[in-house]
Parts: sequence; C-alpha cells; structure tokens
Amino acid sequence: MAERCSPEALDALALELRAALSGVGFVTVAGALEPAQLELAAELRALSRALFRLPAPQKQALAMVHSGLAWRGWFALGDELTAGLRDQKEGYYLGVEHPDAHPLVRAGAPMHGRNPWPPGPAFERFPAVVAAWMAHMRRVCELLMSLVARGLGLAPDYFARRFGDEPTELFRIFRYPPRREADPDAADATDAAWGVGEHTDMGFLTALLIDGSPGLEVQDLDGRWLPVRPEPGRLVVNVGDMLEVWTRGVYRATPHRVRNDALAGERLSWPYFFDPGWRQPLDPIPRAELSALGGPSAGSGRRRWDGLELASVPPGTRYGDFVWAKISGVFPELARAVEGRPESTR
Ligand SMILES: O=C(O)CCC(=O)C(=O)O
Ligand SMILES: [Fe+2]
Repeated sequence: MAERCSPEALDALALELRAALSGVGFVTVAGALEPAQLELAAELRALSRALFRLPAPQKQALAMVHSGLAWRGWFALGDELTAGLRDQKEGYYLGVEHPDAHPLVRAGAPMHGRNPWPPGPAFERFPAVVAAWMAHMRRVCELLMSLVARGLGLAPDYFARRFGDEPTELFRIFRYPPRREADPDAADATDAAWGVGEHTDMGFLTALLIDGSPGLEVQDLDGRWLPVRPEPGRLVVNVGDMLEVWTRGVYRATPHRVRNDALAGERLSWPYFFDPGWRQPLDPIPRAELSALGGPSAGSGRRRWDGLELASVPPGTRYGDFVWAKISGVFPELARAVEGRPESTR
C-alpha cells in the first residue's frame, strides 16, 4: 500500500484521489487487499453465506431488536427502508466490540455495545474474522483519509484530529436475494426492484467489498446512473456526508443504490463505514483553511435524496446526533421498539 511510497508519489496519489472523489465521488482501489486479506475475504464470504442460510428461528434469535440501542444483529428482508421503500435485502449489523465498561456504553450512546454471534462450531472463527477485516479496513481508510487531507493542502493528520480518539466504525453484511425471493408484500414491481434505494452514506468514507455480482449504481454529476463492477480484489470506496459537510461540498457524498431486479443468484456485500468519533462536531473546515481549493463545489445546487441541506446542519451538531436521526429513520419499526432512552445519554 501507499505507506511504502515516497512523498512525491504520495502527493501524486493524493491529487488523483482528489480528482476522483471530488468528481463522481466513487473510486475502486487496487492493492489494498494482499493475499492475507483475500484469504480473510474468502472466509468472511463463507461465514456470511452460512449465517444467512440458518433457519429463520435461529436468525430471529440474533435479531437486532434483542441488542437494543447497540443496534447489532440480523434484520429480515424488507426491514430496512433506505429511501422510504422496503429494501430487498437482509443483513447483519456489526461494530467494534465495546465492553460494558466503555464510557459510551455506560452513557447509553446508541450503536455502542457488543456484537451478537451465531452459536456453534461452524461460526467459531466469525468474531476473529470480522475483527481482522475491520482492523484492515480501518488501516485502509486511515491511509486514504491522510491522502484526502494531503490533496486539500492540509496536514496529513488533519482529519484524524477531527475524528477524535475513537472513530465510529460500522460493519455490515448484506444479502440481496434473487428477485424470485423478493418481498411478496412489496407494494408494486418498483418496490421490489431495489436492493437499496437511492441514498448517500452518513459517515466520512465507506470501503465496500462486493462478491462480483452486478447491481451497484452511482450517480454522476450530470445525474446519470452508472453501474459499478470492480475487478476482483478491488475495494469500492466512496465519500459520505461527513466528508461533504467538512469540506463544504468540495468532496461529494455520492448518491448510490443497488438494483436487484434482474438477479438470477444472490448478491452479497460487506460495507465498512469509517466515521468520526460519536461526539465529534460536524462544523465545516474554516473557509480560510480551505482556500487552497477554490472553484465551485461539486455538491452545490443538488437536491438531495433525503431533502436535507447538508450546508445548514446547525453549528455544534455532533456526529452521533446526526447519525442516530438518520438510522432511526431507515429502521422506523426498530427505532420505536428501542425508544425511551433519556435524551441526555446520547
Ligand atoms: O451492497 C452494496 O453494494 C452497497 C450497500 C450500500 O450502499 C450501503 O450499505 O450503504
Ligand atoms: Fe451506501
């Protein structure tokens, strides 16, 4: 990886990354997965398949609702509503293993806690494989984050400092069923066409592994939807809302979606979300520090999928508040089930 590059090569890479991420906002990254990680990815794939093949009662025992505010575990096909419609996917939400004594767990912050794991010898390696995968994704994202800073003429650790002591790391495993299995309750054929409706990711960067199946589409600056089919061994990396907010729209949180209307087989994907610390403020980079950039911002003038005006997020808003408001919107039924926590504990 770029850790072994000269400063000149790093600068060149930083500019290349800036051009890509401030344009369409999606890149595929080669060289981030070495043989050890490719092996890990194969293990992850086998474990994920086995997880989704468990009988329904065993999956129900792992359902997100049992983990309350920690917001981890399994959700059924149709339980997530990304763009107001029921996504045609089932999934498993995971994160960093936080012990009960972790200050944010003690404070009752949502999305902090322990991961539920399926029992039995077949799943023995699951926790270690996920932890190793997440640790590698974190390294990749930290490196990309320093390149993003470099490309903006900022100190390489600029964003790392904005992240605070502990990034928020979320990891998900998704299964998009073949169309014939899609939700029979979907209101009409259009509902059933979407694995994930149009959205932008909430955090800073997303590093996505996909199993090679088609379906992912990203929207370019002219509003056209382009298919993304990375070569095997590449990661897909995209900009989230936080990077757009912090850079005042210079970097673009790209709308994307997953289509599953023509799938013969199932599609699996493993997105890792690399986000700022839970209590870090979202205030944009002061204009004076961004002056090196000039030019119009890529994100300006677009109507967002969720109607939000990122430029008008109130000063002092913290990442955790932003993300919780969004997450409880896409899982309305689950949010109602775990509601009732005191406002001051976030
Ligand atoms: O499954 C995919 O390829 C993309 C998933 C996605 O966009 C997301 O989880 O935010
Ligand atoms: Fe996404």
